Amino acid sequence: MSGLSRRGLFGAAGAGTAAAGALALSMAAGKPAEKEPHASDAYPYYGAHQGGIVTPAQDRMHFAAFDVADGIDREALIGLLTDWTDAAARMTQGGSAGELDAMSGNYDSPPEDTGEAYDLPPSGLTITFGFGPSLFVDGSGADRFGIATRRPAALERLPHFVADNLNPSLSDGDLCIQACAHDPQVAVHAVRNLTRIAFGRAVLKWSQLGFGRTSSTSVDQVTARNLFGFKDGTMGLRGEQKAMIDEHVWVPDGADPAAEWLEGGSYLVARKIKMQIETWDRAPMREQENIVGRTKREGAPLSGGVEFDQPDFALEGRGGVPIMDVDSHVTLAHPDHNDGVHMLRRGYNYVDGNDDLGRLSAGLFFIAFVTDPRTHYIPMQSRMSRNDLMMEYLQHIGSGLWAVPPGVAEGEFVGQALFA
Ligand SMILES: C=CC1=C(C)c2cc3[nH]c(cc4nc(cc5[nH]c(cc1n2)c(C)c5CCC(=O)O)C(CCC(=O)O)=C4C)c(C)c3C=C
Ligand SMILES: [Fe+2]
Repeated sequence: MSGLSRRGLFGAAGAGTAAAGALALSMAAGKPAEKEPHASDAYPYYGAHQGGIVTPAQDRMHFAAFDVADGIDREALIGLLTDWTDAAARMTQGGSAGELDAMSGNYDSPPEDTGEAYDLPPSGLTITFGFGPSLFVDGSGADRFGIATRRPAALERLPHFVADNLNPSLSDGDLCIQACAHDPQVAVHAVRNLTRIAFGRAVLKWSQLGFGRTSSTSVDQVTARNLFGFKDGTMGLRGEQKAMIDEHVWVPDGADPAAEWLEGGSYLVARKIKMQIETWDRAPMREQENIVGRTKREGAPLSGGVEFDQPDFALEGRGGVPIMDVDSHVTLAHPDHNDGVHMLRRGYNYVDGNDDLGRLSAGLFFIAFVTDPRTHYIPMQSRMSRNDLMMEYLQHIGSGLWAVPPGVAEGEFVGQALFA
C-alpha cells in the first residue's frame, strides 16, 4: 500500500449525472429510480463548487463548528485553511488525513492519521467548509484577520425567531465543517482528523452526528422519512435542476461588491430542531397529516394526487374550508407562499440519547444551502415560527449561518480569494 493512501485501491466511481429531464419524468411517474450508494463512491474534491451541496445526499453526517483560538493571526488562519484543504482533498479520495498513512511514519511519533478509517473505502465522503460572521468581526468588534470589510452583507447572525430556545453552546462558530458519507465512521474520521489538525489554531465548539437523510438532492434518490414517520424532501431541489440551483443556491456574480470572493459559493443555514416525538406519537393520524399537509403513507398532498404532484391550495372541503390547512407545514413552506423561493435542504435525523423522563432527545438537524438567507430563509422561518402547526411539536435549540466559499482549484486552499 502506498504511504499516501489510507488503504488499497478502490474504484473511483463518481456520481452519475442524470439528464435534467429525468427529474420531470421520474416525478411524473411518482417513483424516482433509486441509485444505490456504493462504498467505492469518491466525489472529486476540486471543482467550481464545494462538494456536499448538490452531491446526492449521503446517509450520514458529522457537522462541526469551531472557534479560532486566541492569538491566531491572519497567516496562521491561512495555514490552518491550507492544511484543512490538503487533508480534505486526500480523505475524500479515500486517502489519509496526513501525507503519511495511519500506519507509517516515525515509530517514536504519533501517526499523522488516527487510523479508524484505514481499511475503509471513500464511502462518498464530502467535506464542506464554511465561514461564520464572527470570523469577520468577533464578539468584541475586533477584525482579527483583516477581513471585516469583505464580510458579505448577508452574513449576519440569524435573528431571533418566535419560540426559539437556542442553546449558545449549540450555536454559531467562526468556522464550520459538514462531513457527509455513506459510512458514519468515515464522516467521524474526517471531523476527528480535521479537529486534530486544528489543534492550537481552532477549537471544536460543538458538533452533531446525523443519520437518515431527510432530503433528496438527486433525481436518483427515493424520498426518505424523518422521525415523525413522514416522507421528507419530496419537494427539495435536485442537483440536476441546474437553472434552479443557479438561481436559488449559488451566490451569483455581482451579488455583493464587498464579497466577490463568495461568488459561486453559497450560504449554509443550520438549525438543530428538537422534535417532541413521544407527544407526536400520541397525535391522531388525521392530525399528523393535517399538520404536515401530506399523507403519511405516500407523501401525497392532502388535496389529492401522488407524491410529486403539486398541492392545490384552493381546493375546499366541507364548509368551504381549504383541504390543505392554511397553517400546515407544506402550505407555509411552499414557494407559492414565499415569493417563489426554493432552498436546497440537506438535513438529517439525530438522536442524542434520552432525558431523565425516558424521552428520546431526538430531532432533525436542518441544513439548507441558499443563495441569500435574507430572501431564502429568514422570511420563511419568521412566518413558520409564528404559524406552522408543526411548531407545537418542535423546539429550535441550535442555530448557525456560514458563508460557504466556492470550490477549490488544485494548489489553492478553501476560501483563498477572501485573503487575496
Ligand atoms: C424554514 C425552513 C424549514 C424548516 C426549519 C423545516 C423543518 C422541518 N420540516 C419537517 C418536515 C417536512 N418538511 C416538508 C417540506 C418542506 N419544509 C420546508 C422548509 C422547512 N422545514 C420546505 C421549503 C418544504 C417544501 C415545501 C414545498 O415546496 O412543498 C415536508 C413535506 C415533504 C417535502 O416536500 O419535503 C415534511 C414532512 C420537519 C419534521 C421539520 C423540523 C423538525
Ligand atoms: Fe420542512
